[in-house]
Amino acid sequence: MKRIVVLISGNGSNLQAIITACQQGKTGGKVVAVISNKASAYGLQRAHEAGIPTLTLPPATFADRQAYDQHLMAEIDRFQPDLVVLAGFMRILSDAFVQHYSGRMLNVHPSLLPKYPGLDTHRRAIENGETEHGTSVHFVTQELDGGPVILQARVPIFADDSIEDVQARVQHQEHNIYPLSIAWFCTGRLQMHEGAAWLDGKPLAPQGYAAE
Ligand SMILES: Nc1nc2c(c(=O)[nH]1)N[C@@H](CN(C=O)c1ccc(C(=O)N[C@@H](CCC(=O)O)C(=O)O)cc1)CN2
Ligand SMILES: NCC(=O)N[C@@H]1O[C@H](COP(=O)([O-])[O-])[C@@H](O)[C@H]1O
Repeated sequence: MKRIVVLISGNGSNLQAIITACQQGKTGGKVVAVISNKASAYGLQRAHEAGIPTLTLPPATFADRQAYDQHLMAEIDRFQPDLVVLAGFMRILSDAFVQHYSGRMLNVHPSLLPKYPGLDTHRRAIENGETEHGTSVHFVTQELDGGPVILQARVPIFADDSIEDVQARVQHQEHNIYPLSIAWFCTGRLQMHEGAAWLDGKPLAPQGYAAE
């Protein structure tokens, strides 16, 4: 059973989907700890209800980003993870941190990368008149939201959509593709190799595998 540490900052709906999939035996992994940079994250409650150890590390108590990341690494490594999962973790990670977990750290980003890296993706897509949007699971690299894409799922944007409408449609897809990506990793089917995502011994296309 692979050991998974999940980093969050908020609601934790992706964390919940991952916990549920693991509990149902669908991933080959087990969430062994949940760590948040915000004490207010509802995801901490979700972890507690699932009997999973939690830790809160507020950045304000550290001198700078590097000091924070060094401490975060030490806390994560106490749980001896095979995989680190960013699930709405809203901090840019230092190069040292990313290097330490290279090839075994995933993120879910709310856009069809490489379109709309960064923040506020749903608002930007709506304001740009996009009629298609979506979400991407990728390996985390030093390039923000630039790591090899593993899985993408597409959703429509309708003319009268609010940001909340689009977010809900995107997150419904995230709750499918993130646990699937994690299962591929935990069962040895997915690796990062030579800067690309490989599935079953073959490199995936730059946009990853298109989920149905
Ligand atoms: N080195 C990397 N770090 C992170 C990556 C990555 O690919 N490489 N993915 C992000 C997740 N993310 C989007 O998917 C993201 C998270 C946070 C930010 C950001 O600008 N954060 C600000 C603070 C914003 C806030 O507190 O609301 C910051 O850290 O200064 C951009 C993209 C996770 N990290
Ligand atoms: N740039 C990172 C980013 O915006 N990530 C996004 O935060 C949300 C967290 O929701 P959750 O806390 O309910 O899982 C998710 O939709 C994820 O794609």
